[in-house]
Amino acid sequence: MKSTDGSDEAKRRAGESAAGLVEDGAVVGLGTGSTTAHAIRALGEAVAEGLDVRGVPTSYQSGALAREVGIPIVALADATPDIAIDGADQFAGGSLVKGGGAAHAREKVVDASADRLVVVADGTKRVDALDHPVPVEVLPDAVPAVEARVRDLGGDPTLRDAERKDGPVVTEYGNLVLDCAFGRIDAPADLAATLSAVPGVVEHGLFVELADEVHVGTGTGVSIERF
Ligand SMILES: O=C(CO)[C@H](O)[C@H](O)COP(=O)(O)O
Repeated sequence: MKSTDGSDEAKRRAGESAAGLVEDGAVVGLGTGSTTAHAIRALGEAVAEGLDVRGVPTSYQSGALAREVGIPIVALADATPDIAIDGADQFAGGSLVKGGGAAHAREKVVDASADRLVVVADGTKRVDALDHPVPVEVLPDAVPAVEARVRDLGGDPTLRDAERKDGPVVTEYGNLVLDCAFGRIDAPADLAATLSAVPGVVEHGLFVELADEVHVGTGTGVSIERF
């Protein structure tokens, strides 16, 4: 049953549960978002108590937080993550929609590089079938063509607007984001492959068969789903 507990307390429990998996000497992929931020803070506390870890950030935001809490940073080009901890906008089993923070391109590279991907979420993110709009990062010149292709595929694309500036969200790679509503996604692997093949698409937020487990926080505890 879908939980209605999307509280910060539920997110904190999930984040701390995942942070507790990180072993001494590990390289950790540091996901993006409010739930992963709890894991990063918990890791920072563990570092202060002597844990030896290095973090691979998935975004400017997660890198800045990691520095703030004292986690040494390493580039993905220089280290392979033993484990990555990342959030999700929605999950059905091990399939995820990500990209609410427009960080899904680097998130996917870091998460896919890790030996183990641990997703952290509150129970409001769990569904039987994905139906969240899929964020698609697009080369700016390609936006009209990608919008047309998404409509051909039965989707409804919306250019993501920035909240605190005029104009669209611009990703860390200088691209734009189309949030593409497809309704219920019964075959996420097929849609993921189709979107990846569209010229001008840099990366999309469907993460299929990448997650090893999801730690779901509630107001009182954490449940763990493994895949
Ligand atoms: O994919 C993401 C950023 O691109 C985030 O992990 C996702 O949006 C979940 O964030 P939150 O934990 O704040 O709900």
